[in-house]
Amino acid sequence: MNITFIGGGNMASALISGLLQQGFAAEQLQVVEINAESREKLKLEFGVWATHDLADGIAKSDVVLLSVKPQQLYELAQELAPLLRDQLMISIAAGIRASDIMRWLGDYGRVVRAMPSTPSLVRLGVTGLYATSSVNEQDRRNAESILAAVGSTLWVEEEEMLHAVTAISGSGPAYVFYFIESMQQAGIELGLTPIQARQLSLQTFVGASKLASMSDEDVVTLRARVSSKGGTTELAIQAMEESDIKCKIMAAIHAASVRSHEMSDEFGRK
Ligand SMILES: NC(=O)C1=CN([C@@H]2O[C@H](COP(=O)(O)OP(=O)(O)OC[C@H]3O[C@@H](n4cnc5c(N)ncnc54)[C@H](O)[C@@H]3O)[C@@H](O)[C@H]2O)C=CC1
Ligand SMILES: O=C(O)[C@@H]1CCC=N1
Repeated sequence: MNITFIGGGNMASALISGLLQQGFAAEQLQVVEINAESREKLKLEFGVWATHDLADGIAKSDVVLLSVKPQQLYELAQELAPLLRDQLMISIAAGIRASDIMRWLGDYGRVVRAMPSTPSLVRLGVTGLYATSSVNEQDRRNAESILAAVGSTLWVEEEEMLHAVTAISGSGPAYVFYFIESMQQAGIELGLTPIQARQLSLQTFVGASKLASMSDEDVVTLRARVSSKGGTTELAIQAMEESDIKCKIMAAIHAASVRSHEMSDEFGRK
């Protein structure tokens, strides 16, 4: 399977890196990227072929993965439409409906939407997938196998659910990094070196996630196991509850989902 990425930025790089680690050959991956510096970086870092020419870039591909920013997709689709040879199209753009992409590509049927995440770089991504009814079983399997190479996948039956996927796991790594940042900063304030604070914070996330994913117990129970009566954790959690942090985090995630809806409406008018 030959895959052409159109747009060779952050998310495409994460996917390319994961696919190469999974055993894809560099020769199976091509990139169309308008920025010369980014093209050089992709060639150096991954050994993949990168071009600015759209027609050349998709000439031998079986799958075209649309990895430009949502704001760049409409224009790209106009250019792409006359060049397509009925390849499977996978869009990772946040908030742009499959029906709009299909329309922009001139009533193109083979469109799958995917919402991956940057941990794909280390093959620990998670991707929500959605296919319209015009996508056949083989195309579904191919799309899934590409994203499964860089982490786990799940299908949503309703496209609307991709807003939730975007708000939880697409944007989610940023929330986790923010929490890690806060822990590191507190650790340094408490006298640890930056290296020590980093090691303790990161390993806490890795360990707690692994524990939660391997345990039969829910996270509320696991949290209770850390909290001794009258101890340190109880006090820290109490301080978080008093500042209503959980509600604020949930409100932030709702805001991400609202933004995703808004983007769908904005682009749907094009
Ligand atoms: N960064 C993330 O964590 C995630 C991003 N996404 C989606 O992935 C897409 C890409 O996001 P990023 O990689 O973060 O953006 P980015 O800005 O890093 O990458 C986009 C790349 O596309 C290139 N480009 C723009 N127009 C082009 C064209 N006409 N032809 C060829 N190349 C072109 C740009 O030069 C840039 O290198 C977005 O649609 C975003 O919604 C989805 C899930 C997670
Ligand atoms: O922030 C964004 O719009 C994209 C979608 C999910 C992660 N990054």
